[in-house]
Amino acid sequence: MSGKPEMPGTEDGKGGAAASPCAPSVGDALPPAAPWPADTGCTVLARVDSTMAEATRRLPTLAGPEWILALRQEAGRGRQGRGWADPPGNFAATHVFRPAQGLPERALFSFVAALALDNALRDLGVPAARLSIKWPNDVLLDGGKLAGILLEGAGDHLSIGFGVNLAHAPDPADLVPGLHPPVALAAATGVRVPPEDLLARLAPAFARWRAQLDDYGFGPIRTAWLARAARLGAEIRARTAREEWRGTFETIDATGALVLKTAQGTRTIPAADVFF
Ligand SMILES: O=C(O)CCCC[C@@H]1SC[C@@H]2NC(=O)N[C@@H]21
Repeated sequence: MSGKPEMPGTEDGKGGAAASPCAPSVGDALPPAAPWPADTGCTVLARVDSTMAEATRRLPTLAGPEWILALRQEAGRGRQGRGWADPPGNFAATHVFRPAQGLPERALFSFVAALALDNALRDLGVPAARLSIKWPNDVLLDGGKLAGILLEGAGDHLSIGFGVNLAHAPDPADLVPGLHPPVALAAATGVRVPPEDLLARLAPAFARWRAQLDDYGFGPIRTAWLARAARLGAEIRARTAREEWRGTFETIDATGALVLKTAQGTRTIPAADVFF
């Protein structure tokens, strides 16, 4: 299949069908989106608890890779068991697929996903210089958190959830204190992007970076990610459940782990929350 997918399973909660969100927008002032990835399905839900939960429910009947976009998400999940607040107009989608990579390499999809989202936002007219990526996969706009990405494994499948503050930043009262401050695309840039338009750019971008990983390994992705990294060479803090380190963000290693030069020596940190 090339170009547009077959009519995806668009659901409005009442069994009605709507126009495909998987096709590029028509009449857009921007260059057209790249073709929708071959053999990849797409479902748009009017509302859902969490697109991650929905991906898990659909696993037994999945015919191939699938994108699930929700126009309203009422119980969004964030990293480390946190919730994810999702005001109307924001982007909430999960891509579920069966990676060729084994379990240890699946964390590399964090970087694939962040690069794809960065590309998709740039395609939609967000200036590259205002975007950056906070290790491992938060997409920042002017240094504020624009988007979060969540990876969950289920058997031989991987679900990657993307939450993007397209229209609104969440109410600070809904956030865990001390987290990176959120920002909304519309307020910060005046760029208004319907969730369906972001999906039309994100899905092909993800497919391109995924093919890079499959064909060439992590090397090119690591290089591209480092070119977009926030605070590379600067001081950051990395916090796990038990420890916090402060040091210079030197690089990421061949497994994607954060390499931090601290006063006590170089630390290689596979998973943590990063603060500036
Ligand atoms: O904590 C983070 O930074 C990750 C947030 C991921 C949120 C997205 S929204 C779409 C998908 N569905 C969920 O329930 N969570 C992810």
